Amino acid sequence: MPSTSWAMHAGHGGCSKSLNHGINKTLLDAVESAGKSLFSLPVQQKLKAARSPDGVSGYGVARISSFFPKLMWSEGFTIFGSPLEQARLLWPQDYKKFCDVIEEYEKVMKQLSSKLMWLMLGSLGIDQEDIKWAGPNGNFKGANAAIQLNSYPACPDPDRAMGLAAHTDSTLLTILYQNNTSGLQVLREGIGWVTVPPVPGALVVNLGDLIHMLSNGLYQSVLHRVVVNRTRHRFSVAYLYGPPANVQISPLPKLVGPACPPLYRAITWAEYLGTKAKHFNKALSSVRLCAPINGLVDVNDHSSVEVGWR
Ligand SMILES: O=C(O)CCC(=O)C(=O)O
Ligand SMILES: [Fe+2]
Repeated sequence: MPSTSWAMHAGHGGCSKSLNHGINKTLLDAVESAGKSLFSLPVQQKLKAARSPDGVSGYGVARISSFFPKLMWSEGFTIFGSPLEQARLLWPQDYKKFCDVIEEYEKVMKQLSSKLMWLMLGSLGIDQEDIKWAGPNGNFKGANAAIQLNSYPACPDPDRAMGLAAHTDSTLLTILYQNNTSGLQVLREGIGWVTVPPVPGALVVNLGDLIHMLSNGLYQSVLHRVVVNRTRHRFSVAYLYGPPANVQISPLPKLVGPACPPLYRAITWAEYLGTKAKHFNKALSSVRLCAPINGLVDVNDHSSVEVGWR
């Protein structure tokens, strides 16, 4: 399992590799192959499971596309809740294999997310008493999550395209599996865009805006993007982990005091997604109560960061 030093590391920059995560390599391979079989279907078939304009689940362009004038060089498939309905549209006779793999992946990712949450929160002195919605066993049973499959085809002119434009995730944390083609980059303060190279069997953990709020900025969400490759196809699976629907997320009382006032107002995941849909990369700042102190700066405050592309 990842250790406390992992949690400490995650605090500095919001992105970390989790190597000894206990997830079976066979399962990671199975998810990759399930995703590839989905994206290799004829486009007319994929469109049968198209994400509706106001829906969450299904096939389509990057969810953040509406904020940009140009299309991104990628296609995605979002699964929220059971994959059954969409899978039936894609493979009317043969949907079970896909569903089984996704459901198994969801189960193990949920367990891993709960462990990672306690590693991070534990290193801040937070325990089960402090988070009622973690439930009586502290296993975050009511947590919500979506699975996002991403496909980035090889691109003849990679300098003029973007796989996925710079964004932070509206999650507590995101566990990312990437195939052996690099492309993911994270923004490092004072350094710039840094590639997170794929390591066989490793998962990447990106911290989202909700852990940023919950920790009152002690853990910062990470601005990340995906660049494309001239010759190689890239595939990734993001497990987007968040709180139960009705839970208000706000800075934990133990982490605030006269010297560190709460920086963010209380908000549910659903409300925050609405705010994100409106303000995109300014969403976190839009729920901030007062200016950061002690050098804490929202990732979204880097207003000079260019998130578009030529
Ligand atoms: O493909 C990747 O590596 C990142 C995907 C991502 O950032 C997302 O789905 O939110
Ligand atoms: Fe992301």
